[in-house]
Amino acid sequence: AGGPPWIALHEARRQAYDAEAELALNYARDVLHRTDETARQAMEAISQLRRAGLASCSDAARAAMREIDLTSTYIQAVGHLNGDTMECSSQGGPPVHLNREAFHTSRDVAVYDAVPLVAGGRNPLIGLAREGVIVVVHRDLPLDIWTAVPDVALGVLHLEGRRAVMARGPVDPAWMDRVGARGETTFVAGDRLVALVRSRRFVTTVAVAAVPARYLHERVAATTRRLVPAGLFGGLAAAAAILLLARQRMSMTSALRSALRRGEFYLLYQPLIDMRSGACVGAEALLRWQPPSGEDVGPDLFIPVAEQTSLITRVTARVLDLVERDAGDFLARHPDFHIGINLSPADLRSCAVVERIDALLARTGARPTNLIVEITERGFLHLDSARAVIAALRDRGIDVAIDDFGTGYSSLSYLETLDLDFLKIDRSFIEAIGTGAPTSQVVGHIMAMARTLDLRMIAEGVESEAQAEFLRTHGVHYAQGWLYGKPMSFADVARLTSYARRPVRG
Ligand SMILES: Nc1nc2c(ncn2[C@@H]2O[C@H](COP(=O)(O)O[C@H]3[C@@H](O)[C@H](n4cnc5c(=O)[nH]c(N)nc54)O[C@@H]3COP(=O)(O)O)[C@@H](O)[C@H]2O)c(=O)[nH]1
Repeated sequence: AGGPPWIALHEARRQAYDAEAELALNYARDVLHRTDETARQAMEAISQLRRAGLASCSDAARAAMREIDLTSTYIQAVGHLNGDTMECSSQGGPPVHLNREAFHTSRDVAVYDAVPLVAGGRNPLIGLAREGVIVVVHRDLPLDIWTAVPDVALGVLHLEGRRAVMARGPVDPAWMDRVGARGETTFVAGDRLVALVRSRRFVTTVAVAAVPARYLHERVAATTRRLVPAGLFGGLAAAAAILLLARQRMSMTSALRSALRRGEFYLLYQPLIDMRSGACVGAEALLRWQPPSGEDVGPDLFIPVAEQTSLITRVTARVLDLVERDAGDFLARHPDFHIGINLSPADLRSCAVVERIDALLARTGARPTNLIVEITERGFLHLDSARAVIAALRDRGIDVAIDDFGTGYSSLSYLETLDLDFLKIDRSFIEAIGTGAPTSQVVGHIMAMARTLDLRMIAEGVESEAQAEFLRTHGVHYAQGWLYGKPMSFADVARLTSYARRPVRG
């Protein structure tokens, strides 16, 4: 019930963060675009002058510098550099002495701050110098982008210079440590949502946009107001559904208790057919519940509830009583006829079920070979106790089958460690035979696995002659399904049995 509101809150935060981060990333991408273009124009200007091969500060060189200055969009001036002195430039005027270079890049570009082409306090000019040419750019030009809110901090970080080359607003050079190899990243640092975008062309350049985190918080609040009511509604609906289910389960549990008391259960038996002789050599006992109120309740509904409560062992005990009542005499007279009895995982936790089976055999005079105990893969979750029960049953000569094989936790590694007699191939795989469905191949693998483990095979849910033919030709020993008979009374099964049949064992 708490899930949907929690998901709504989480989703509101995620959506708000994504939206705000995308905004910040777009600012950083704009800055990077302008920074890359500035660097490109600067490098191109330097190459152009070097290629021209003009004498430094000659009239022709000054003219070429002026032309570059006037035709480029991001360059403020171009000059000739000798040591730390700009001897001439496209701006004219006397030689100017530069401050010590701020840092040097691995591309052999010297970066100068505050190139003194202007007088006064705040000097916004940066110099990029290589091979005796210096290009002067305005520090704020790449940062001159439109932002929806005024207090977005923008900057350009240089990974080698470990500094902000350009900045508008508070930009922390330490942020560059988080840029990583991916090229773009966002994170919250203090009161800012920071977006970093690394240049592909000038890989040591990182553009940064830092949006005040309060916009993120405002967006989270707005998205939360939008999503949380739906989440709360979902939570209430889930709570109502859970309550309803719990009530149903409680009423199902108490109804099951009284059904056990009042003897409302009965068994139907589905014939088990020998694939070679076609004879009915056994039957699977399938439980039914007929409440006094009317229609039968299927085991699919009440077995799971019985398994989740402590009632399942009592249900299994009732099944054994019903087998004794329906088939006890018949089994005593037909030692090669087999009744399949389903056990639930809880039955395998102790040997109590083995004692009950012993009592059934003793009272009826049936033999252990009359019984096949069917265990689903879920029964092997508590492997040690299941192994002890299986061993006790097999010591007595009772066969053990793994039921619904392939639908649960089948693992060849644990199957190899269990002593079993039969593998029942689940109906879903039989249905797929010859259909071309992806699962149609699985039955072949299951049969190969059964042969590897030396297990006899029973196919479940055989509905067509084509399926039966396929199974027969692939060496499946036994089958059950509507092709041979739906679950029926034991008296009907007894009538079906033919004494020409071959025994199941041997
Ligand atoms: N622990 C216990 N579990 C039991 C017991 N009795 C039944 N069950 C389990 O309930 C599940 C459903 O069983 P049921 O509704 O009886 O269905 C069985 C058959 O009627 C059905 N079936 C058989 N052949 C066909 C077929 O050709 N087509 C088709 N559509 N359905 C068919 O399959 C069910 C038998 O399943 P399985 O046990 O896997 O052989 C079921 O999981 C039972 O195990 C009980 O006493 N104790």
